[in-house]
Amino acid sequence: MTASSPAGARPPGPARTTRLGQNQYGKAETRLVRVVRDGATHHIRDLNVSVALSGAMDAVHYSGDNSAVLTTDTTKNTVYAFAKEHGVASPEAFAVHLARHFVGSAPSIERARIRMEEYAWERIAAPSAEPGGPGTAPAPAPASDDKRHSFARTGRETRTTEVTFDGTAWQVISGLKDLVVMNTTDSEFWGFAKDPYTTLKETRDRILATEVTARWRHDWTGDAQDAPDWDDSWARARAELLAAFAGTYSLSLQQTLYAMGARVIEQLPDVAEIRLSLPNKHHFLVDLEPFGLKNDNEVYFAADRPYGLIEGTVLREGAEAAIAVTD
Ligand SMILES: O=c1[nH]c(=O)c2[nH]c(=O)[nH]c2[nH]1
Repeated sequence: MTASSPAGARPPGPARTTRLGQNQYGKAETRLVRVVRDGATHHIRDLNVSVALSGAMDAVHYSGDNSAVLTTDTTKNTVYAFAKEHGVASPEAFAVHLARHFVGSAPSIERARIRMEEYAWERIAAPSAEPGGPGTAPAPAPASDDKRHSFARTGRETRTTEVTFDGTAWQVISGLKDLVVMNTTDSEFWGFAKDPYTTLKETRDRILATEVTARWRHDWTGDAQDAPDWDDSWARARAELLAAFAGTYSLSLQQTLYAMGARVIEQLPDVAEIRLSLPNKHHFLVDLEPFGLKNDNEVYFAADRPYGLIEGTVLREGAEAAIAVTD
């Protein structure tokens, strides 16, 4: 993908032993909070934006000629200016806007990849009036319901987005990470392969817990008319992941992974592919016999490591895998 600049960009010298490979650059982790003031009711989007640009960048690497470099500082400034000028309708829509802008913003910029994390906040309920009384400060005026500018950061998962544009093709990947879920039953694990090192006991009833990382790719051409409602689409995908986790009687985490991915593909017509990474957050039964107690699958030790790591991609029939397998 990375184009070459004129051969003159390379320093003169004897036989070369090296050459530049894939490269990209940009400002990582620009923290942006965008407030929309709708009268007294405010709305916020809290984002962590990472821009990665690539193109004709041989000269800067070979000789320090910076003339093709749109600075990382400029990319950060653009994030803030676009947040003001265009707003943040959704992480995906904002990332599409930025990617479209960066490609061709300088002749050297041929590809842009925008990653975002979004942190969830919820409204703090409007406070009721304090009781006043002798010797106390006057009670504040009762807060009206529309005085809504107070938020608490939730302990929920982080929403993620990755948008890549090369001047022609779009790739929009939505996702989430750190979504911790648990089934306290309806999970078994038995019938697995055994060798001389196998000590794991078969179980017909265990806790199944994981911390979901999911990324799903939309089949989208870049036509604004066809763009999904990104927020609605994300909420639906999240709900389907949870429904599949809760609703699958699990014989293995691998089976649960496939059920979760398949359900998203089946329920969201524009999703072509989903990749899941599911650490098996093991819960081991504590041996209570030394205390003369029977453990009827009630008392567990929650281990944090090591953990099984189950990962996989589920594809719509006919779709090609395109989500990068990172690790
Ligand atoms: O659902 C599971 N899948 C495995 O591959 C595995 N391996 C293991 O030790 N426990 C489990 N559980």
